[in-house]
Amino acid sequence: MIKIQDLEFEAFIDREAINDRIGEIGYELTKKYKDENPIFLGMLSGAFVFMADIIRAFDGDCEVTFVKYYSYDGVKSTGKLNEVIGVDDSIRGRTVILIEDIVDTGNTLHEFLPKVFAKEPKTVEVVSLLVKPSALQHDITVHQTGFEIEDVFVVGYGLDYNGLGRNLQAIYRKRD
Ligand SMILES: O=P(O)(O)OC[C@H]1O[C@H](OP(=O)(O)OP(=O)(O)O)[C@H](O)[C@@H]1O
Ligand SMILES: Nc1nc2[nH]cnc2c(=O)[nH]1
Repeated sequence: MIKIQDLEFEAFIDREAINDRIGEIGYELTKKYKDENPIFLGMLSGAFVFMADIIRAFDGDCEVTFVKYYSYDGVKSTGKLNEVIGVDDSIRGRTVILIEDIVDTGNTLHEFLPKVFAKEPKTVEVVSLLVKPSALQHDITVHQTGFEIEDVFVVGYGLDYNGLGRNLQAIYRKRD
């Protein structure tokens, strides 16, 4: 059990399980896109840890770029997506592998994906380490999912609670 500010969290997905799943997803992405020099598009801040591991599980030429959007305050979505760094022109005509740490309500991708398609990439593959199917409020296609989880707030491995917990090695779930 760990405590971050006022909340308690318990162990949920350990580092070995995360590593194994990243190996599998990396293998799938390599099979599909090895010869395409894809551009990995990471969603800051949460996805930076997953991004660092997934690109090293990809066996081929690739490039990297980032955007930064946020909408959460504490454990809740504000419903308003704030843009800090938007998508640049580097993805035009390219095979894009969009890397998310989590798809929860789906609001972030629902608002962000049209901005990606507006840049006219060749193709977009959405990869998320975590997906909460029961929390989804939009029809979002996630092509590669690390783990489907129930609707519980999680931290660690890039994911934060009020900015804290991103440096935890594993993923923890909030205790009731
Ligand atoms: O599907 P949704 O309900 O939109 O939630 C998913 C988004 O929430 C988190 O971002 P957050 O707003 O917490 O910003 P952060 O990545 O900087 O922590 C996460 O990184 C996703 O981008
Ligand atoms: N840290 C964290 N951020 C999120 N953003 C959307 N869902 C979550 C969650 O469960 N944990």
